[in-house]
Amino acid sequence: MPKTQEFVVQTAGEIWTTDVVLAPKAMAEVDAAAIASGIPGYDLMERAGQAVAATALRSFPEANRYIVLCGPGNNGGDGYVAARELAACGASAELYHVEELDRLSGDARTAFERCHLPANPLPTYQMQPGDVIIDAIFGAGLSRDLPPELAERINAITAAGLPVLAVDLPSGIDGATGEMRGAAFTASKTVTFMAQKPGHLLLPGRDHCGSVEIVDIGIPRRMVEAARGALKRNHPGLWQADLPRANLADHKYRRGHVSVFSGPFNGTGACRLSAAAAARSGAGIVAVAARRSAVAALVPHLTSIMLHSVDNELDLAHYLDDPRHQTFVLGPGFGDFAQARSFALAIGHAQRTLVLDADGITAFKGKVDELRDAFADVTPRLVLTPHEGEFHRLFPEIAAENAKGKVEKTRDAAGLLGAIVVYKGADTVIAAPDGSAAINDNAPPWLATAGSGDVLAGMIAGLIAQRVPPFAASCAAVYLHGEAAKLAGSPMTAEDLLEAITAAMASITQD
Ligand SMILES: NC(=O)C1=CN([C@@H]2O[C@H](COP(=O)(O)OP(=O)(O)OC[C@H]3O[C@@H](n4cnc5c(N)ncnc54)[C@H](O)[C@@H]3O)[C@@H](O)[C@H]2O)[C@@H](O)CC1
Ligand SMILES: Nc1ncnc2c1ncn2[C@@H]1O[C@H](COP(=O)(O)OP(=O)(O)O)[C@@H](O)[C@H]1O
Ligand SMILES: [K+]
Repeated sequence: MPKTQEFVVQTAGEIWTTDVVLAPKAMAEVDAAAIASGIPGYDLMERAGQAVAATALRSFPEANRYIVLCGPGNNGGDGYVAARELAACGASAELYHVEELDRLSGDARTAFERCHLPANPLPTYQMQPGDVIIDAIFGAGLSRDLPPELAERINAITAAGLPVLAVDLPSGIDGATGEMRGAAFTASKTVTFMAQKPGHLLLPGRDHCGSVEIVDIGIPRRMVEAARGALKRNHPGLWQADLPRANLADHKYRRGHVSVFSGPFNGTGACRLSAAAAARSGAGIVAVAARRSAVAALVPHLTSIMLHSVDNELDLAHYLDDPRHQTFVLGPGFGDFAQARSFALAIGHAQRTLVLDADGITAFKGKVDELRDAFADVTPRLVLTPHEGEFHRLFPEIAAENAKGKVEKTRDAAGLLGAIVVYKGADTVIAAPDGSAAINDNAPPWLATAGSGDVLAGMIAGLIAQRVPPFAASCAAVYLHGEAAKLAGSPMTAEDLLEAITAAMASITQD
């Protein structure tokens, strides 16, 4: 006997914050589990539709008409409920359907039948200034590209600049990957239910969502939590407790040592950015390890950062004899691919931890196995920070899997390499070999400036040197990098970004 009363929580419309990210399939399983526990599916739809109507009234009070576009599934069902509620509030609500109405079934049919408003085929809709579009065409159930005539219609509405409120997801955005399926609405606001989907956070989806409200429609939160996989939205709650705390008993070595390899004489800027970022992230000692030919170029530029001459594999072996030299950055401006490989492999075989960036990544094109074997360990000791081009270079097969989104691709790469992979971009994804993954969404667009990746590599190493576990260190560094860029403002140089790290860290540790 279902215990309906026990489970139905009257929280329709409550907006809440959660870091849970559920793929559409997992969300459908949560919906199904809630229904199986005794919560009528139609009640969920009612609360979803009511929340959409409430947001429409609150966010677009100036609307002349709410134009509710309904698809053939449950997303359309939410639209019928929203239209009914809007009309009941005295607003002008007009309904348009994209498929034959006789295709409606289940809860969506019930919602349509209880709506009692006329519904017309979408092609009959005439746009007018003052219209606000409520997009309830497709949500989590989008499974293929939009039909061309619907794509055209969506593009025409976008071109007219009418405001769009999306139900669950802007139609045309794949909730699992954030990819666009032929065309997609660009919403000013999206109302989603119980948890964000990857498509709200990954690009281009995130750009199409506007601001996202997560509404509690009465599925017990413990069910949502239970479905929480290893994917999260990156935020301080994930790693704040792992950040180092200042301790009077510390001395500089206890606060961690980072070594950054320099490039050649005419390429020392990138390593200096990484080194300064490691120091600003709190590492106790930072050193630049440079080929003899580059030392003269570095001397005038380094003060608190130390300088060592490491010319070849033998020098590196001596350098690795010192047990304090535990954490390394290799790649920014490095240049010599053969030496990048031999140095990285030596660091791996010496059981040290490495952040491999830029040229260090490219150097292992076609040689991923060597890298994996050198760092094979129970806990990852390697962090890779590829941008899109570097990811394609190192993992061409994974990159070519078009059905997979950025989260799955990053996870696959992390699993293949046994490393933390930080797949950079405006929607950086961080993944670990155990499947843990986080999507970062706080990076402002002006972070795309020369040298900002070098700063990130240094920040990751700086935190790892202070004993922050590599996955947490990578998530924290990516987030703090975004916060620092926001504090630095636009336009920003990588030097400005460096300056802002201290304030970004302070803002987190004071929370
Ligand atoms: N109990 C539940 O499952 C709840 C679901 N809710 C809503 O239901 C939505 C998911 O409902 P559905 O699973 O029915 O999925 P949708 O309503 O998103 O779409 C499914 C329908 O669209 C068709 N379709 C998919 N891609 C298409 C394409 N490119 N071109 C043409 N037709 C296409 C499918 O064949 C199917 O008929 C959520 O996004 C949410 O809005 C909410 O009502 C809350 C409760
Ligand atoms: N459009 C964007 N919006 C926000 N952040 C971005 C964007 N494009 C790139 N980034 C971030 O900027 C940094 C650039 O790194 P990278 O490509 O390695 O540059 P560089 O080699 O010049 O240092 C990464 O942290 C990346 O995530
Ligand atoms: K939608």
